[in-house]
Amino acid sequence: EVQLNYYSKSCPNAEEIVKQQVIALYHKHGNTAVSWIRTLFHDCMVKSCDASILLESINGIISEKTSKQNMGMRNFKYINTIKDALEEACPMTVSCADIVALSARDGVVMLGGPHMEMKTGRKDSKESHLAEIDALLPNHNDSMTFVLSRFQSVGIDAEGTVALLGAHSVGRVHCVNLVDRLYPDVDPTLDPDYAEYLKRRCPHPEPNPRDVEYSRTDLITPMTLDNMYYKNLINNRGLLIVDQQLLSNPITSPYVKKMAADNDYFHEQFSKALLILSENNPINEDVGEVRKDCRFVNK
Ligand code: HEM
Ligand SMILES: [Ca+2]
Ligand SMILES: [Ca+2]
Repeated sequence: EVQLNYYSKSCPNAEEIVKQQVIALYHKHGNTAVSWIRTLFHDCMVKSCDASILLESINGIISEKTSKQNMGMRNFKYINTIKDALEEACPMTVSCADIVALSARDGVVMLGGPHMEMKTGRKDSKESHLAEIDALLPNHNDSMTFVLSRFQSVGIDAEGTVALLGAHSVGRVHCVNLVDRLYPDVDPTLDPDYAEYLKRRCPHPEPNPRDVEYSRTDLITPMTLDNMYYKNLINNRGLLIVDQQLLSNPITSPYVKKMAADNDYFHEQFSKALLILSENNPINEDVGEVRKDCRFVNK
């Protein structure tokens, strides 16, 4: 069962070890902290917080990482760094799914976001859910109706959805996800100066997905998880279509305005929603396991 301090007896230092690793990795590569937050979303939204996203393609498994939806995800190798530290202290005890959850929790703090009390005890899947990703994970150009229904299905309401999208206050977006708003014509809802800037960042209408052309999601505070995201939306400087729709949709726009005005309120709602997401449908030892290597099912 998922509970607070699940490892208090089996591995009392587990949470501290994850935290120290997240801090050390952040000082080495600041964007690791950004990655942990997206990894939690892409793991938990796809069926369960079960570390399914970490599995590599081997022995009949086709990795979720091969999905178009998971394009641009990075720093997976440092999950292994965290896992190695845990295996040294407590072999075969701490699940990869809990590493995904706790690293996101601690990554948020490194980026100036709120601290959360997070439950642990998730188990790791023995399969990839690649085939289900398209139906479960919203796309950059999906309608707000679809986005809200996806979050609703994991127990997150409109207010929580608006808060969680605030994760786009950090990180980057590759040009493939932007060019629809720039070519052949600039999306009229996009601030013209910002559009000019984005066209310089993304000069090719059909970028090769392998190109490293991208733009920061938040030009002003790109490495801080703050409410600048909502201020940008109000200035028509939302990057993705889903981002900008938060302002045009009548259900979500009041929350955008409230979050733009109040960073503490944003942080409060972000914590609440991230915790709900992090507890989506955990699996137990009947179907799951504690992987020894986060990339592979145990033999
Ligand atoms: C409707 C929902 C969402 C959609 C369609 C969406 C889509 C995207 C896309 C297309 C990117 C850019 C990927 C790239 O080009 O490299 C991105 C980046 C990111 N997303 Fe989301 N996202 C959504 C919700 C969320 C949520 C709920 C979180 C976390 C709570 C999140 C966290 C992130 C982070 C941290 C990045 C930056 C990653 C990096 O720089 O490595 N997103 N998202
Ligand atoms: Ca999953
Ligand atoms: Ca920011």
